[in-house]
Amino acid sequence: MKQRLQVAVAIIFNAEQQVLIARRHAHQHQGDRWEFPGGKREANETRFQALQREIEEEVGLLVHQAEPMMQIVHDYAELEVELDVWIVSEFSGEAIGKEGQALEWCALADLDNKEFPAANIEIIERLTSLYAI
Ligand SMILES: Nc1nc2c([nH]c(=O)n2[C@H]2C[C@H](O)[C@@H](COP(=O)(O)OP(=O)(O)OP(=O)(O)O)O2)c(=O)[nH]1
Ligand SMILES: [Mg+2]
Repeated sequence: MKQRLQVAVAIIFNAEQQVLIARRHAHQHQGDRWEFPGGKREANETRFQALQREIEEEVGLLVHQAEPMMQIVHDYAELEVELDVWIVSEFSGEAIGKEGQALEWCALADLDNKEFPAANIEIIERLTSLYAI
């Protein structure tokens, strides 16, 4: 049976209403595409703990508070993902690409010009309608 990965995904805004995106490494699944930072939940973690750990590991930010935004199940050819998307409302630190990945703070209106995995289309649509750009 196809694997289903549970993935915590963070939507993090800065004071200029830009959202944090990261470039996936070429060798990863969905390589070279942009993503919202996050990663796979481990068996012993709650969804929120997974979010906090992944964001600290990948971009060095401490997530203090976040609200669930949406869940998306997407069937890629090689695996299935369940994206557990959170809006981060309180965090501290300065974002850096701790895994050597490029990071960018991107205005919502510019997200359409970036190549994201197919599962992200719904997230971007929801963000642009929530924040009415
Ligand atoms: N983080 C993240 N993953 C996404 C997004 N959209 C999307 O389809 N995915 C997929 C790609 C991957 O198959 C999966 C996330 O896995 P990952 O590679 O980030 O997992 P991880 O951080 O735990 O990485 P690793 O330790 O296995 O290298 O979800 C997104 O916006 N953010
Ligand atoms: Mg990841």
